[in-house]
Amino acid sequence: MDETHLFFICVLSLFSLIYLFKLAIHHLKTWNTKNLPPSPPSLPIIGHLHLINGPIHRVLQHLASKYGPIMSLRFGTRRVLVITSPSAAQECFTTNDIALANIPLLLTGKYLSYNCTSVINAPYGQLWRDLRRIMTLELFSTTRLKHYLGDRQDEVRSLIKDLLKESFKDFSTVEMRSRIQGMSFNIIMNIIADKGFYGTEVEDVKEASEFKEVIRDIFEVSGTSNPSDFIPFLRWIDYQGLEKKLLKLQKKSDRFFQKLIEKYKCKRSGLKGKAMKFIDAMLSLQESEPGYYTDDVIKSNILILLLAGTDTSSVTIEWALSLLLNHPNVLKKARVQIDEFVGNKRLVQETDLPNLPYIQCIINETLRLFPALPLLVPHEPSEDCTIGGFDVARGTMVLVNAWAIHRDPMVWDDPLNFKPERFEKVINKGYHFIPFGMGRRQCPGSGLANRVIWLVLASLIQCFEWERVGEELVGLSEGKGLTMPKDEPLKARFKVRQTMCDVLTKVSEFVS
Ligand code: HEM
Repeated sequence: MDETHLFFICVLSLFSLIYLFKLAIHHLKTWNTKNLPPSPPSLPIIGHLHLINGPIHRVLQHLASKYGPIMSLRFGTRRVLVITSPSAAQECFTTNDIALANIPLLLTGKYLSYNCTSVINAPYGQLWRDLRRIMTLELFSTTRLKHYLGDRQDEVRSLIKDLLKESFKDFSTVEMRSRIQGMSFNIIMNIIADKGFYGTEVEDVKEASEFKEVIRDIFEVSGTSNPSDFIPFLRWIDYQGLEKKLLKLQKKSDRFFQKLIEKYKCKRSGLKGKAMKFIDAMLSLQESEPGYYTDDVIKSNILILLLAGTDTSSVTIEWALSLLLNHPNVLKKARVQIDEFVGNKRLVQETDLPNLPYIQCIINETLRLFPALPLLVPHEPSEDCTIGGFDVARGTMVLVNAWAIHRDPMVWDDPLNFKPERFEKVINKGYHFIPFGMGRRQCPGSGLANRVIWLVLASLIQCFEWERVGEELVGLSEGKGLTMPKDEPLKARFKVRQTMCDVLTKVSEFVS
């Protein structure tokens, strides 16, 4: 590089710095005259990051009790707005729904969602609308949910059959987490690509173990917080080597899902007229618009369905079972309802759902106390807006603490206790109960999730007797992860109910 070049670059950098500095001063001046939400004292550079020294939903609840239900924080260079009241949540998802329909760009999104081309992190615009419409039509509409009913039922029966293999005359102990997770993955992979990678009936063992490895790594990386999302300087030096790790993982996962697509493309020609899976729908669209529905967009959305649709349901099932073990009266009441309506001559099935409302109350109460995504998904205003009379700048990260709203004594009677009966009264819970979010980005998979969780719980309650491993209650502390899991995998004691022996003998013959 010659001297003139160097001089030119120095002058340009100086002017850029002066411009950025002026812009920052102007911004500060403008925003100092605004009505900003209360905020705790902060530290230079890191802002309030040092305060996050435990499960984030708990820390934010504690801070909100001091600074109010609309509170402003700073995580490094990023402004954060924390919402902890139903009325402010309502304002976010009604008056400000369009302004807040964007999702902040985070490093994991960039690498694992092929530059934010998945429905969960695509910017609010045409691609997001198209993906959301395709998913609603192909996965979540009442017709499609009915279409996939057999797949769900088969997976739940496999779970029952698996448990039968380990049940003897007396109680035996079983670890439930891995079984429930495997079943959830199979259900989602079945509707995506007609594949199941867990259990004893896997077709291609090598492919299954590759899948499990990729998924384990992705969940691990997605579940860890990444300081360089908030302090850009750390990104330049690749603090903790996360970016390198993400790049490696992206390549590994890309290889796996590209192979899956290629295999499906070959298989597809022989499937004409047969049951359509999600991947079929995407590949059909690709035929007419190859530049828009690229392989990357397809892979990105397969991955996001696996991330959004598996652990969320399986952690909820695990929490629900744990709560039932701690509340045998609730378990008994649910069983009485099943026995009265379904009896013991057949297995409970999804079509019984409207006649067994108490199990839905158990699910709602579980989601109230242990929402799988306690802070929903972060939103980001695309323009300046106001919430609860406070000014909120464009680009702020908005976190809605659903976990804290669900436990607010001003909103819920006896909020810390597990009482499914509270959902028996048909009252509009509105923005008091938001485990699936609200507004245009609310969870499109809630219908599917409710059906799966319902069928699993109903089947486990109908077929087996359940009790705790010891005298003490099952621990209900939350652990770390992308969703909010129990810290310890659930272990329980179970045995086949005498009255169900005949039906279960047929099930085990049928499924094997
Ligand atoms: C208990 C189970 C589940 C819970 C608690 C849950 C919760 C949520 C929440 C809180 C959001 C964010 C809403 C917002 O931005 O305000 C979300 C988004 C989403 N969920 Fe779920 N979810 C569950 C199951 C599922 C399932 C089974 C699927 C699909 C198979 C799914 C697919 C999605 C997708 C694609 C989005 C992104 C929607 C968008 O940005 O337009 N979820 N979910």
